[in-house]
Amino acid sequence: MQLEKLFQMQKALDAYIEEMHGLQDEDLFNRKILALLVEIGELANETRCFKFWSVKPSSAKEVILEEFVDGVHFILSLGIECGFDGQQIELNVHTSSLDVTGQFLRIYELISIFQKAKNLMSYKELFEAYLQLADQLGFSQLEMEQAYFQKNEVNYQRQQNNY
Ligand SMILES: O=c1ccn([C@H]2C[C@H](O)[C@@H](COP(=O)(O)O)O2)c(=O)[nH]1
Repeated sequence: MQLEKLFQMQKALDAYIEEMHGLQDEDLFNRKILALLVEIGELANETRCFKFWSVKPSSAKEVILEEFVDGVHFILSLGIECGFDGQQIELNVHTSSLDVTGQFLRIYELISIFQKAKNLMSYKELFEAYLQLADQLGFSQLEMEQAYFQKNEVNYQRQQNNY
């Protein structure tokens, strides 16, 4: 993934949103952590991976991908809050040994660890785990990037439309 480009785009979007809402001087870290947890819940809901009581299939791939990149937005945004966007970050994504449900739970755990530690190592582990999930859900790097670009644009439009 072109991390530098994604960080740049996210930084511009975040600055725009903060200015629109007069939040330049606020600490948004905890709200962004909660936003990420919620987005990941929405993503899990679309995959239906945990719904052992239901026979309905998961949502369409594009729907799941859009939810997935909402999470990418908040992960990038949290990295920017911590000043990691200026650092050299190399993400190593190996195949997960967990099933999709286990991977979601691992990501929740890593968010909690990162929330407390706020360091680059815990951030990198969280980001890598999220990209492992992308692999499990069948998304290529290119698909993720393109979906991110699209949603980033939609987020600007929403701000202009009093979202
Ligand atoms: O500071 C912010 C706040 C929100 N978003 C984006 C991330 C998601 O793509 C979207 C969340 O929108 P809803 O969950 O309200 O649909 O907003 C950001 O990128 N930065």
